[in-house]
Amino acid sequence: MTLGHVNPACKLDHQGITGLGKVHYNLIEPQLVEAALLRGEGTLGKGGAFLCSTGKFTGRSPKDKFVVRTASVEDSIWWENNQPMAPDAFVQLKADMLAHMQGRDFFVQDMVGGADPEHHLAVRVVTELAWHSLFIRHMLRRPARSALDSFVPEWTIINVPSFKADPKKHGCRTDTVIALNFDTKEILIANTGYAGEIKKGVFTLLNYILPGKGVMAMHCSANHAKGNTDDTAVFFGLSGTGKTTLSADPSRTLIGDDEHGWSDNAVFNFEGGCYAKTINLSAEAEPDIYATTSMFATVVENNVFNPETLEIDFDDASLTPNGRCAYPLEYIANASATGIGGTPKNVIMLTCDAFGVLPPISRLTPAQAMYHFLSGFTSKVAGTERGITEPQPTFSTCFGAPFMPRRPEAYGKLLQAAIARTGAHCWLVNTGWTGGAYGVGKRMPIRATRALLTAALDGSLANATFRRDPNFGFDVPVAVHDVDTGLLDPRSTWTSGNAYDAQAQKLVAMFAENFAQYLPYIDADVKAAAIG
Ligand SMILES: Nc1ncnc2c1ncn2[C@@H]1O[C@H](COP(=O)(O)OP(=O)(O)OP(=O)(O)O)[C@@H](O)[C@H]1O
Ligand SMILES: O=C([O-])CC(=O)C(=O)O
Ligand SMILES: [Mn+2]
Repeated sequence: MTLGHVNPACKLDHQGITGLGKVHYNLIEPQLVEAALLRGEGTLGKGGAFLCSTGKFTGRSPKDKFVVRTASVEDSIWWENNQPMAPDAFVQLKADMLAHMQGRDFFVQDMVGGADPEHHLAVRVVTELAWHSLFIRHMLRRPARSALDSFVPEWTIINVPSFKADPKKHGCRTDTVIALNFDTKEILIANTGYAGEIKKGVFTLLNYILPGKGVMAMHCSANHAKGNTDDTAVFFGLSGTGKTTLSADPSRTLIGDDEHGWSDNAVFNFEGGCYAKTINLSAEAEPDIYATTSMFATVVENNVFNPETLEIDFDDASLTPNGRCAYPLEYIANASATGIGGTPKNVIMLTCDAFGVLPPISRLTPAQAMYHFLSGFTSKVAGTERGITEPQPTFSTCFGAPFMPRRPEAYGKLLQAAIARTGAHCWLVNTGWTGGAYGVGKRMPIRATRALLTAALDGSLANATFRRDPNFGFDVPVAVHDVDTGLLDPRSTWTSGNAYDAQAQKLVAMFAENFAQYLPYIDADVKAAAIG
């Protein structure tokens, strides 16, 4: 039975997906909330938010993600970072998944990845859970209703949390699998309820496709000055570094919080919604994001709430420290209607340094920016990936290695050219620890980070006095309006300067050891910017 609205020439049957129970096509938000509630998938929260939990999987499973190794992608995939799956294992996985899907009801959303019509991708997302359909409807870009009549999916994602894969038959590692096939243009996801897996699947595709067209694909948030799309900023950063938090800035227009492309003339969002971390979320520090958690149909994932009052306790991390809320961009008052800005004036690289060594803001030369982009240093914070329970230093190249199907140099060269073309100013911002390492110091106050970013973006920081950092070689401002001067020099925030120096040297050595792998591929100026 077909329910909802779909291109009559492009139903699941036409794709060879037959024998399902009821198939709901392109239901809209109230219908999806109703369906999810009727199916017992969650609870209606305050303001009509949808509260749910995902069970065992409360973060991504990068070790269970595979790319099907076929001739067409053999030479372009970075196989050291992407686990291969044999084509026949994928065929078997799909056949067994389809057999499991027989007679079960499914939800289909026909969506677009990419706000720029020149570079977008038509994606069909087929989910077992109604709330996953709601999630991806928030997160990707919704085509006009009338456009659905002629919608032809280029890629199809099938997500079946109740299906368990078999490593012996399906070439995977466990009973959880995320398998990307660039030949058949399919992604199969099994045995995980974590919704972020779906959106990061689309991101991985675009990270493959766009660089092939000369467009830089970035794990970053983006905003622009109010009324001036030419004053655009992008904020690179691995999970938990503050992309979502810092891009939602009431004084600027939000383009997007996580995934963007940088073409010859624009920065464009891949998505139509945001996926914010909710741990310790407060109305004071993050009013816009907080407000979305009681708006109609916002998906509030893995947060503890009082069943009687429906009050959510954002300080309770007992389900996971990776609680999230997913909402459409328009729930943020000052979001861009187009999802497109001009090419960046400022490139910010966010790092969450749990060693408490890096200054809260540093100015980077283009060569230093390339060095830090390839290094991708941060501390993984608890929760977003399985098995991470406290901050753990990591070098995740391009600030997003788990989503990069191509070699780091492919992205590095595109970014280097884009920065050279636009003359964008580059900054490294530490949103991690100050006053000592994790366990001793504290997390950088959000208001200090915001004040530093305001000064960088309005141009006033360029006029500050800078000192050259002896460990990292970049320039650090000595005083900034509205920011405690002591905070700017991390050494002075430690109780022992000697202990700081020792920790800084250790970090420099870690950078140097990690960067050795890129030395054969990079230009002399980036080599000269290398530290240690
Ligand atoms: N100085 C700071 N700057 C930014 N965020 C901070 C700061 N101090 C604490 N935080 C907290 O760190 C978290 C940053 O998470 P955020 O959702 O912005 O990360 P993200 O980079 O968007 O990650 P993801 O890619 O996983 O979505 C939030 O919970 C925020 O409240
Ligand atoms: O992908 C997720 O689960 C959330 C996210 O944005 C990230 O980890 O970068
Ligand atoms: Mn985010």
